[in-house]
Amino acid sequence: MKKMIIQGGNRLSGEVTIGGAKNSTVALIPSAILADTPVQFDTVPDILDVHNLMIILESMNVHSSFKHGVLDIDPTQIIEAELPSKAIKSLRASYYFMGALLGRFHRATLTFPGGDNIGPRPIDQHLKAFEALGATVSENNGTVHLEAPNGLHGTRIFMDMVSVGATINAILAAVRAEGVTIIENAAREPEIVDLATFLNNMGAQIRGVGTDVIRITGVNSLQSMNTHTIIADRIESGTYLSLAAAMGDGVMINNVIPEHLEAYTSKLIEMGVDLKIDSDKIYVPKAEHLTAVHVKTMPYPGFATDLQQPLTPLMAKAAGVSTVVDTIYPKRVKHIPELQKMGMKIAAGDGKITIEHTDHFNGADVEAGEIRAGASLVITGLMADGQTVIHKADNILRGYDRIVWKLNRLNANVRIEDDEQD
Ligand SMILES: CC(=O)N[C@H]1[C@@H](OP(=O)(O)OP(=O)(O)OC[C@H]2O[C@@H](n3ccc(=O)[nH]c3=O)[C@H](O)[C@@H]2O)O[C@H](CO)[C@@H](O)[C@@H]1O
Ligand SMILES: C=C(OP(=O)(O)O)C(=O)O
Repeated sequence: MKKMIIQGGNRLSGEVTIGGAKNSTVALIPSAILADTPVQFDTVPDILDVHNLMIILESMNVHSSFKHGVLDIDPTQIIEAELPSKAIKSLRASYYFMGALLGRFHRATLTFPGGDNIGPRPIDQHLKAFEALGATVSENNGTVHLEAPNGLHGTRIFMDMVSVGATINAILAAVRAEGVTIIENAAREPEIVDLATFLNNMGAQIRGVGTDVIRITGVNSLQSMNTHTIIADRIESGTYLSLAAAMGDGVMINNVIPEHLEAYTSKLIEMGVDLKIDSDKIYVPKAEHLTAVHVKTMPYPGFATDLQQPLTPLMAKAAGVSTVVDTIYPKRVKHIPELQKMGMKIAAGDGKITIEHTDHFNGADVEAGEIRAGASLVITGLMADGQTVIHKADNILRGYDRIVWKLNRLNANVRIEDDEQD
């Protein structure tokens, strides 16, 4: 494991460019095995999840290479093989190989995925979708075995709750199935639209993505003709917006899709941050006299659960008491004891998190229990006096593209080292 060391107190300024969306990328890479040709992705974030997905691809004889943000994947020599459980467990999105392998081979065997430890994360809706499409599902000792000896057949799938992962897995399994699949109560996240754009450009027939009813007509073959450029990461964008408002003297954030961030930017504006929103960039001036806000996380287009923790340090700067209710992951509270060590007046109770105005933060030895808890520690570490050491920093590197380089270019003082503590 790595640790991140931050010398706090530096004011930030300059420009930062947002990378491709983690949650698109981690679906696009498994989806590549559905293609009958090599595929290429551009603006791929340099994050641990990508490197672990490449290890999983390699185990199936799918060669990939990643250089300067361009990822080439050649699935034409794919073989069925046992997948490396360490890599599978290193991230959440490895479960997309369930849908993709089922689509490609009509069978798949995988251990349960890992990913952020943010409370219970069942996959019953994924399995329900696979069964509806004609697969049998068996579980044994943490391994899931899926098999559709008679192929997959289009059907109507009603999701009991809005799930990004289950919607994507149903698309992956249905895209080469026979006939028409209709997914109702589908998730509407932009990353799902991005995946469907990639698949449709290869000949898939997916309609209605971005609404809660998706209609997929199965096709026999998917062939890539061009490079797919991944959409900007709205969660990375929101993280830099928060840290720029917290510690910036004027920061330009480039490669942003403002429409994907409206629930978030409207909260920043409500707090008193005078954002200058352009078509693909947002300027954050020095922010003063912030007021408290109340946030409730919701599926897209609501306020993203992945942005509640990155907003927390800014809430602590505001006058009054801010609150967060996370309706998606009510147990997403790993940041709280760590932020308390840094002096933040933050507490959880009665199903909500309260954040009181805090004048002063002190550097401390803390632990990134998950990626966005880690983001809140990074921002608070930048605001704090003295040195902050964030252990388990791999959880941050899972999903933040070249974060040390990006922060230091903004005049932060951050480095990564191996952690002897592990
Ligand atoms: C790789 C990726 O894209 N990760 C994102 C994805 O995770 P992920 O796809 O795992 O999250 P879901 O949208 O599936 O989860 C939403 C809610 O549904 C529940 N649920 C989900 C599936 C299921 O079969 N049964 C069930 O009960 C979950 O416990 C959760 O309470 O969406 C989350 C919610 O926006 C984000 O925090 C993650 O960053
Ligand atoms: C929860 C997250 O990721 P994952 O689903 O990949 O664990 C996240 O990105 O905040």
